[in-house]
Amino acid sequence: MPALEPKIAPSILSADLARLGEEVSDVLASGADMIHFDVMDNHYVPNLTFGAPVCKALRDYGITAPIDVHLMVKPVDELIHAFIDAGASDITFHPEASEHIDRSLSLIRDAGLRCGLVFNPATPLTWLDHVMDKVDMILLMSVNPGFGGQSFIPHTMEKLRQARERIDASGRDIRLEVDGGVNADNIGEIAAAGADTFVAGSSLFKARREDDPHRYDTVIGAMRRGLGR
Ligand SMILES: O=C(CO)[C@H](O)[C@H](O)COP(=O)(O)O
Repeated sequence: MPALEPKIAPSILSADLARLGEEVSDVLASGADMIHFDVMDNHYVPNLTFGAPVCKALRDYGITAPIDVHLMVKPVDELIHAFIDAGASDITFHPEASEHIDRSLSLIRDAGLRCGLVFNPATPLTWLDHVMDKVDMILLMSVNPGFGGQSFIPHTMEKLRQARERIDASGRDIRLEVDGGVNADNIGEIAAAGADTFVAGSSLFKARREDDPHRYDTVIGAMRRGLGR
């Protein structure tokens, strides 16, 4: 079972991008722990989002919470440098998109950031075999990457259990993050399978409070109750 405090990480993919700074401030004020920042390049995935200047703009706006950058790009190293300079806190990338996984991880760690690998639903965990001592987090995609609003793929539950076993065997405090189709109804089951960090995009951002459009505390509260908190 996860030993680390659970964290809720809203994916800004589903935020109102015309009011991004405000949206990020609002979810953090409503109880989110960090921000999940989805970078898509229309090459590794068939969609295009935002890059390092937007991350820097959030820092300049005054956001001090961790910004967890998920690179869905190929190649990865140049953008790693850009996001280090832009104020990212964590950077994860897909191992099959990196020419040299060990080097890409080292670029992130040597800059003092947390680093990790991301696994698509059909990407095997064996990519971890020789870098388990170098990752601070493992991100399991529970949808195929590229779009928000998809349904959680059920076989991710078994993969989460396998990833949890690997983490426990390593004896290290590696975070196990899950991304795609997470909501207040399934978060408890996902946590029981071993996850401790929960990315939520559409289920969170669509649940603005009707009486106060700047508050997301109802849905974040429901997620925490789902986690037994
Ligand atoms: O990485 C992603 C897509 O590639 C998104 O972070 C993920 O899908 C979250 O969105 P939702 O909670 O709406 O499923």
